[in-house]
Amino acid sequence: MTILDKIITDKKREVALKKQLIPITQLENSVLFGTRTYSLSKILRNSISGIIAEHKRRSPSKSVINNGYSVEEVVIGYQNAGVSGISVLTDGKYFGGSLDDLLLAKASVNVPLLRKDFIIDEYQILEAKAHGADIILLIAAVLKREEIKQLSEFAHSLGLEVLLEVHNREELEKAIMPSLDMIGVNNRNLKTFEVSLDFSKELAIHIPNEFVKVSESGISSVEAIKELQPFGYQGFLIGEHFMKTENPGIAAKSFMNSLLVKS
Ligand SMILES: O=P(O)(O)OC[C@@H](O)[C@@H](O)c1c[nH]c2ccccc12
Repeated sequence: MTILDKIITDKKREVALKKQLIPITQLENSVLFGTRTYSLSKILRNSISGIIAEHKRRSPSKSVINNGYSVEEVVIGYQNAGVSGISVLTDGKYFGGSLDDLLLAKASVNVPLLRKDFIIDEYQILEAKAHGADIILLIAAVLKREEIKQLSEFAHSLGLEVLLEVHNREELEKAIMPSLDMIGVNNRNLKTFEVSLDFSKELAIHIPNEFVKVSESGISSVEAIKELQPFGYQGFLIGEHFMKTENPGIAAKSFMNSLLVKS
């Protein structure tokens, strides 16, 4: 059993339990349900940097990354750095995140927010909306084509955008459909944790132009972004490189400054 299989088994149990305690009507009654969302895909299309900075306390591959900062401090720092969007990990067991982190981020900044979790059920998309998300992540490795279609159409019906994550050509071909907004190539294999930017470079040509291309994980230098841009990437999801520093917001700011100097 891979770590990804374990995460999904736990997630199914977690969602089933939460459904018993928090009815959908309660999520739909959230004040945030009525608010409009930001379009990350539009911002990325018009941005010259395209950084999506992630709030990530720990991960199965690296254990603790940063426990010292509150989510508000981190996301305000990211916003001040001028990032295009912010990803908030909401998985508790493996990443130390929560839906409260998303809610606090929503209350603190006004940039597009991605709910980063393992979404397998419409219920989690309602949760995402009720806690201030603008975008959801769907991971092709753990979903069937019909599920991707159902979940992405449901997200759109709530005004949320969809970032579809793939890691290889089979996943991409299985998942491609009009109800997606952005395609993210994960440079980290979630089953083996191997990381290489070559995954983004090799898949780029197979991603149709109507989707904004995002490169995810293992990005730790401005040079990496300069290498990926010629392949058509307009979004760059960065977690650890910022979160492992003393002050993630300051780290993002100096990264953005050197990126803009070199643009
Ligand atoms: O910390 P990194 O290597 O910069 O990676 C960020 C992000 O891409 C990574 O956290 C991620 C990509 N896809 C995921 C799916 C679930 C959880 C986490 C992820």
